[in-house]
Amino acid sequence: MESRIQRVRDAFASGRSRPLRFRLQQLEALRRMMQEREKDILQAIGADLCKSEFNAYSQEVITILGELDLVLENLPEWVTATPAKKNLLTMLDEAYVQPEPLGVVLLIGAWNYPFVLTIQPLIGAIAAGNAVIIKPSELSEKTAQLLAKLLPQYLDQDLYAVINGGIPETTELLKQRFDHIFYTGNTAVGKIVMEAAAKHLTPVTLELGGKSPCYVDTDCDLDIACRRITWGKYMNCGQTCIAPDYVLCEPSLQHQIVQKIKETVKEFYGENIKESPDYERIINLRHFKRILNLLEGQKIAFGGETDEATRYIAPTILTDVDPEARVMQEEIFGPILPIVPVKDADEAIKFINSREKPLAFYIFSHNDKLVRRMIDGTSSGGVTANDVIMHFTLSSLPFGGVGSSGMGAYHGKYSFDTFSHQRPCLLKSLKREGANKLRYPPNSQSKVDWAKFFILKRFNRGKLGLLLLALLGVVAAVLLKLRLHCPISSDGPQIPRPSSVFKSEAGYY
Ligand SMILES: NC(=O)C1=CN([C@@H]2O[C@H](COP(=O)(O)OP(=O)(O)OC[C@H]3O[C@@H](n4cnc5c(N)ncnc54)[C@H](O)[C@@H]3O)[C@@H](O)[C@H]2O)C=CC1
Ligand SMILES: CCCCCCCCCCCC(=O)O
Repeated sequence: MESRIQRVRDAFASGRSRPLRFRLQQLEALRRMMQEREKDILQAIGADLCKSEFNAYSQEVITILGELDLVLENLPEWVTATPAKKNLLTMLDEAYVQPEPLGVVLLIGAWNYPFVLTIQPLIGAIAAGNAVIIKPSELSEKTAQLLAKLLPQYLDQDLYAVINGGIPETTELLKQRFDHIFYTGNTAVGKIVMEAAAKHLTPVTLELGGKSPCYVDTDCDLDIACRRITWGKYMNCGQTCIAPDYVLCEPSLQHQIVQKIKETVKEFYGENIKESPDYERIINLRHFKRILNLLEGQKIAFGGETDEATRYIAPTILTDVDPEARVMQEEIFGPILPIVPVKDADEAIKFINSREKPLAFYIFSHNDKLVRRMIDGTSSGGVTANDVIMHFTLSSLPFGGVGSSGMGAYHGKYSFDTFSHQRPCLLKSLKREGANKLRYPPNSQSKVDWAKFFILKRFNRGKLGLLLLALLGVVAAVLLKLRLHCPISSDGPQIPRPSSVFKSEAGYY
């Protein structure tokens, strides 16, 4: 493993991953892989999660194609240095922010959307000019194997390496030194990753989970709200990190919500859900048993059927759920929807704020003021109002958690920024030393006043103002230069203060 990582490190050190043209070529190659190997990709995802090709395409492939289009179109602009504002002291110099690659990035993927959650961050890391070690989740075995086979066929084999394996391999990987670690998975392992990263002071992006609440207001189109909740909750058999984990609503809505979700489940998956090509299965027996345990002692208002042999758990709704129940303590990550009755929106806000910050928050209401009040009164990784999941699909929005649901964000330009260092560059000349003398010892009140003038002076009055400011800067510099060359008295250099040179009603300028 170490020699493989060293090979990636050496390839990065060669500088090959940096030129814009190279990055675009690699991203084009990824796009070609998506087109040429689409069938293999859909089959691998399908085998891991018992997912139809249509679902695999719309949930994973579309996102990657959209991300590639966006990055290929905008990368030339993103890699360009951004000029920075200057002060009087640096007026004639060059100041800019240049994004630079971080180095060798470790990407640790999760199994629930095994393709998109690995390839989407990879796109950002390549776009930013990094070398990458990719560690797909061992639980989505078929996709992991396919990634190890396909990526070297399309990408530079030295710069980008797939390392497969389970916890021992990930543990070993985490002992190595990286320039950034991007981890998607559960919060407990997130802490292990962060601890390992701390040993090398490696920055991390942690895309974690949590219990994403969904508040349903009485002033709401319940048919539509329940259809959207049903889609987001039972998609991928509930194994979506931003699935609505539980519903908060006034007691009077509970029964109606159960009825409407029940009708929608029939509309989506038919009479025999087990036979629906649109309904997935739980990833493995461990997770199957974990989810079943969450049902113990709960009032099942709908669903509840299970089949261990095929790891099937029916879309299920629990009502009158006690906030202290186990199902309300940990992320469900399965097709179980608890409903917790609350008195009103204020109680819902208190409820949410009394718990760890979730990855997503959903509000269904016609009342825009209430929607905004609930957004302002809570904190979460992201928010969608009157729908679920959909903020994930907008590359113009940063995707990530806050508090225990994670740190850092990605998607689109945010991925590029996550995998870049924003390097501040100031290019000065060795000339114009006059004005610089004010910062050299011995210091004096007069020098401090001049330093304040040169550094703090703001002039936001368009081009004319800037010109005037530049002129003043030159005059001041000349004055300073002259004075600093004068013989020094016993009190130090006799430099005029800016107050005696430039004064306006608003102060110095
Ligand atoms: N914020 C986000 O974008 C997403 C978050 N998630 C969260 O991920 C969780 C589900 O995924 P998991 O079951 O955690 O995926 P997982 O079991 O596949 O673990 C993810 C990665 O962590 C590694 N890993 C597991 N245990 C480890 C250990 N003890 N030491 C070192 N490495 C270890 C695995 O090798 C794997 O590559 C949920 O909590 C979900 O909310 C899932 C998808 C997206
Ligand atoms: C056409 C609809 C597209 C829906 C895309 C849903 C993708 C969800 C991926 C979420 C990853 C996660 O949160 O675990």
